Parts: sequence; C-alpha cells; structure tokens
Amino acid sequence: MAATGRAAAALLQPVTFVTGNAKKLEEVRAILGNSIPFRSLKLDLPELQGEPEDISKEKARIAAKETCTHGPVLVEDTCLCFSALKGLPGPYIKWFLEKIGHEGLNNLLMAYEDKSAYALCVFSLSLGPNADPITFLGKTVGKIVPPRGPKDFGWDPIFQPDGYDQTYAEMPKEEKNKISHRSRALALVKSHFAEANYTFETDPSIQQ
Ligand SMILES: O=P(O)(O)OP(=O)(O)OP(=O)(O)OC[C@H]1O[C@@H](n2cnc3c(O)ncnc32)[C@H](O)[C@@H]1O
Ligand SMILES: [Mg+2]
Repeated sequence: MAATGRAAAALLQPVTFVTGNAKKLEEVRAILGNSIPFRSLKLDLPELQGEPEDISKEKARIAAKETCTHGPVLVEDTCLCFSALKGLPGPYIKWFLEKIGHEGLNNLLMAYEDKSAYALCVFSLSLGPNADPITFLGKTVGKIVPPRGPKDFGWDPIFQPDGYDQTYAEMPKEEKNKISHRSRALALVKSHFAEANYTFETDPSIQQ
C-alpha cells in the first residue's frame, strides 16, 4: 500500500518551558521564535546533583509534576565545564558563580596552563508522566578569560568561544544565539518537533 504521509502523532497543548531564569527565557524566546508554540512558567526548580543528562531529565519530571499540565514540559540545565578540572564545576556552576564570582572562577585555573572549557546545555522534554523525558544536548567550546563585557547574565563575561575574540557577554545577542550551547540544543529540539509532526491545539503563531 502506498504511503499517504505521516499521521499527526498527538494533539498537544503548547509546550510549557519552565525556568526561574529570566535571561535563559529571553534567549529561548529569541531562538525559538514562532517555530514551536510555547508558553513559559517561572518556577524555582531544585538544583540536583549528578550527570548533566540525568539532572536535566529529573528536572523535567519534577517540573511536569509541579506544573500540573497535561501538555509537554520543557526544561534545561546548563553546565560550564573546565577541561583542567575534568569537567567541573559542570552542573554546579551556579553555586560556584554565586560564591566566588568571575574572579574566583579564573583563579581556579591559575595553576593550570589549560584554560579551555565548554558550555553545555541539556534540554529535556517531558511528554507525560509515564514517558521517559527526551534530552537534547548542545555544546560550545571556548576558554575562560578575565571578565569582559556586561555582567547581566551569569558567566557570559568569562567565556570566550573558540574562533572569536569577544566573550559571550561582549557579543551582540544575535551572535551569541547563533553559536551558543543553548541554540545548538534548541536546533535539535526544533528538529524533533518537525520530525514528530505533532499537532498543537493552538495556533503556533501565538506565544504567551
Ligand atoms: O531555573 P533554571 O532554569 O534552573 O535556571 P538557573 O539559573 O537555576 O540555571 P541552571 O540551574 O541551569 O544553572 C546554570 C547557571 O549558569 C548560568 N547560565 C545559564 N546559561 C547561561 C549562559 O548562556 N550564559 C551565562 N550564564 C549562564 C545561570 O545563571 C546559572 O547560574
Ligand atoms: Mg537551576
């Protein structure tokens, strides 16, 4: 029998992106545009321990429970990994940044010649309480430098991506969003939605 095209996999509510971080949300909005219908929910989710993918998946399970929505729930967890420290601070970067700041993070690498690092973003999509969340990883390689540029988003001033002479903080937002760990992970999220052929209950052009 001839194929008649793929059937829609499910009728979905818009994706609820859960984060307590307004800057993340700003970037996710800019990168996704109207490609996926989504709304955001501000919740402070627990900071978990473990491997980045496991943390992100568990975050999605918790977020799905807390939001009480029947629709898909999306979260992300971001790591900053120093090669000389075998990937640390990694998922614990939030506390390191909060306690020792940009200067302290530079000082951690003082004893090492290798200042290389990578930013890792792991999105997790929960499609229901009984389904294992699906993960999407994005990575950008660079190095840790003394802070340069505006200090309005996390460790942006101390991360200089390879091939650039500006830190994330110094770059125009559109430039960061072209090459960032977050945009690379979101490209996979977008492909997933395109391939899964989900049908949404609402007009995809509506963003809340
Ligand atoms: O509610 P959630 O989404 O968890 O937001 P959060 O701020 O707690 O974020 P994470 O748990 O992922 O911790 C990552 C830390 O790295 C920071 N961060 C995340 N993405 C960043 C980026 O693109 N540039 C600079 N700093 C970033 C963020 O502010 C946190 O301090
Ligand atoms: Mg967090």
